[in-house]
Amino acid sequence: MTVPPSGTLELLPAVDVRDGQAVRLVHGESGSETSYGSPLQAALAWQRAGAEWLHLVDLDAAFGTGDNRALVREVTEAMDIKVELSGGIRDDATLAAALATGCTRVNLGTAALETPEWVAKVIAEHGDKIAVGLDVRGTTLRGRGWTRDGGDLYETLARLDSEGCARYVVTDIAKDGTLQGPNLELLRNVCAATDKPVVASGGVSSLDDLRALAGLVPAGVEGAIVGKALYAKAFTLEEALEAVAAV
Ligand SMILES: O=C(O)c1ccccc1NCC(=O)[C@H](O)[C@H](O)COP(=O)(O)O
Repeated sequence: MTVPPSGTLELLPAVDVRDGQAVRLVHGESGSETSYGSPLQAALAWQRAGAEWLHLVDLDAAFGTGDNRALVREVTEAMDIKVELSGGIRDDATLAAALATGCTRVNLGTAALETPEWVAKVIAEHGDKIAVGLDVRGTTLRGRGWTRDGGDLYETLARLDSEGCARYVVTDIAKDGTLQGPNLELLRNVCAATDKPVVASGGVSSLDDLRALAGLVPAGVEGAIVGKALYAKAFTLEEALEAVAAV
């Protein structure tokens, strides 16, 4: 049974890794990187600032341009907080390597679109250690580092729900890395279509955006991933944690 949503919006500061560096992309497009230095230093900074979660993405693994597996492992092992790992987890070997880092959960994207039987199997085996990333343009899902269409959002959501998927990470690619605010309508619609918790990702630009997302906790939004806004110093993580605690 799904526990009814309550309490404070969880914040997951993001560390997206490309070629060994913490970066942010615009619309998730390869080549649009702004670099922010050491992923480990960024992760440690969010932890010191009071984060309870880290959202850690291996962009090279997502794009198929290599991987940052050793670095991702080093960062995860250095954390005392919970870690959500994303990027290129598509088969038994990559899932085993991800879980072996000691992360709290993994986020599957492409696999949910291309190898649904495998995803159903690992959901059954690993329960809430598996989240599925629903990365959309409009209502069309995108896989392979968000470069290829992968089916309808709501059909896929219904299938994953029926397989017992524990949680969804929902990204509007049009908003991601743009500081244009999250797509609240999309999040409301997804929450209305599932009783599983939703983690919102992409576009957060201000404390007001976070307050708006906190207002969706009763609808089913459990957490929010925050990337660009923190790196661009739109607000500090301490301010963000304070803002959502007050809603
Ligand atoms: O998560 C992935 O697998 C991924 C694949 C390809 C491109 C981007 C990917 N993730 C990006 C993120 O998870 C961002 O960190 C997150 O959406 C934060 O966005 P923002 O706050 O707009 O910087």
